[in-house]
Amino acid sequence: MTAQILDGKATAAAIKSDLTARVAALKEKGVTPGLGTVLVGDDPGSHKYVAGKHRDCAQVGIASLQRELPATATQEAVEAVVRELNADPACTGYIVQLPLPRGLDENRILELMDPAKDADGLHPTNLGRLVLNEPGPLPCTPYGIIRLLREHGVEINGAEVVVVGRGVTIGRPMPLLLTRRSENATVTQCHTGTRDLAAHLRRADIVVAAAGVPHLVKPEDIKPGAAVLDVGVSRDESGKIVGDVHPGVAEVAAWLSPNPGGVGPMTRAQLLANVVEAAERAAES
Ligand SMILES: Nc1nc(=O)c2c([nH]1)NC[C@@H]1CN(c3ccc(C(=O)N[C@@H](CCC(=O)O)C(=O)O)cc3)C=[N+]21
Repeated sequence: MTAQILDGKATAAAIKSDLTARVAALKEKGVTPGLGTVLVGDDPGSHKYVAGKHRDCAQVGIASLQRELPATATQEAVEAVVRELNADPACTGYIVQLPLPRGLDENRILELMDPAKDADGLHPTNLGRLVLNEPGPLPCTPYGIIRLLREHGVEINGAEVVVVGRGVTIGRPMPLLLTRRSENATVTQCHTGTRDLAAHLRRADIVVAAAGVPHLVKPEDIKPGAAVLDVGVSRDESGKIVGDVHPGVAEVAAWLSPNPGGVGPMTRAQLLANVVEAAERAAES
């Protein structure tokens, strides 16, 4: 058996085409959505991701505001850029690319953002809204994963889901989304403190592998017919992406997200969706 592909590239393209029409409608009303990015330091991976986000913006008609600071930037300098974007009406949503260089207080910077402009859905107010079941921007990767599963008809309702990882961008918010009444999954969260990861994985209908450990999830741990999402973006010596899922999983799973071409493009599409939705909310009020 070979798993069917959870095609993030194609699904993201469909989402972007819907967003293109909505951006055009906003522009008719005199509103142009604008995505800001704050990039600190010179990590080549981060530069590549941010460039991809601005390419996506150009495709759907969203304006781009790029802010770059050197790795030596002070806390005050980064905070000044955040205040500037909060005040700029041309910026309807923005992200601070994570992780920030050592020595910068990431949480303080996130808290300083205007929650109404939080395109990542990672501001404490918006994470709180998610816990309280109130509307707001949703974390891009977790919600992108849900849309990818829905698009391919993978049943989430009643599914046993194992999330591997407890990072702020994916591992922590993912179970919050999966256990909403609209998704209705049962979730087990595993992490480096889990005693027997394989025992949990073997029971899962859906596995979200977001630990950042190359090939952590092995074929012998997967229940035949499961859906597996590979979120890891480690890199080998040549700079090639190595996921959290061993390639042999394709022989056991019914569904597998390729990496690249799976969760990454969905993350970017969902970022654009958050920017458009924030601009739509602002245009209504
Ligand atoms: N505030 C913040 N928000 C983020 O959303 C955020 C972040 N910080 N820091 C870094 C991670 C990483 N991330 C990716 C997004 C898209 C791809 C992506 O589209 N990848 C392509 C391939 C790209 C390649 O080949 O290098 C793919 O999967 O097909 C990957 C990784 C967003 N992140």
